[in-house]
Amino acid sequence: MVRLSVNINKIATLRNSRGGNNPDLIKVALDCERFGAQGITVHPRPDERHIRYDDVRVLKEVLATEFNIEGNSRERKFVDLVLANKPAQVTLVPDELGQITSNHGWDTVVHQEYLKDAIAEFKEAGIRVSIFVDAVPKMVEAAATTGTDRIELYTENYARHYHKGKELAIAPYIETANIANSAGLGINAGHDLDLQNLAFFGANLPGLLEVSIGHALISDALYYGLESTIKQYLKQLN
Ligand SMILES: CC(=O)[C@@H](O)[C@H](O)COP(=O)(O)O
Ligand SMILES: NCC(=O)COP(=O)(O)O
Repeated sequence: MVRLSVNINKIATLRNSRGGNNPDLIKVALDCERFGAQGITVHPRPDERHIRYDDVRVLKEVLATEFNIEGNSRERKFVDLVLANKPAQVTLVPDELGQITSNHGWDTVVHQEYLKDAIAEFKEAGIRVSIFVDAVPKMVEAAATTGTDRIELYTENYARHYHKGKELAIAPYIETANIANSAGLGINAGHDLDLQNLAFFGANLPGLLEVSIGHALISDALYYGLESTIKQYLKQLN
């Protein structure tokens, strides 16, 4: 079974736009769980433009499902936040300051030594580690030497090319998933997955354990409502 982790960044974006507490991020997270989501993902960014560091502390107290915190481990503030709150999983993403959204995976060849150290610190604290990578064989091969438990395949390219030819779009992902599986790495995936492209990805990616989905899912919820939307996403995965 592929698990669905709902990324609630966009709920925080909406809340922050008016300065109050509407929508209530914590209530939405709990409702996502109640509607069947198997995890909650947040990606606090240094400017706290959506998820605030305080949100992470509250979420850690109340969530019953898998808590996944994504972010840039080069920010010491982020590392300290994760170590203090001990989520089930941390996903390391090589964001640049001021990026609109995540737009590339780690260069695991160039940053191999850095990643080994960063990953060891989280693992010593008992936190499962995943690292965000492009579907490029040498990046996944080098990821396997860093000590990470999992990789998260960055799926924007798959999503962008899906409608032009889904077999071609998924091919590099299958190739890299096979490498990850042989190396004993768990596989997560995320970015721009949606109700159109998810089922094919879930059915054809060998060893896929978890997807984290935010932008499209929250957008769909405007039309279908949150409960129906989450159930529709879960249906794509089963
Ligand atoms: C790591 C990743 O794939 C991103 O999708 C991210 O979690 C979304 O971040 P934003 O919500 O800030 O665009
Ligand atoms: N890790 C990917 C994620 O959490 C959500 O990405 P998106 O669905 O907002 O593109």
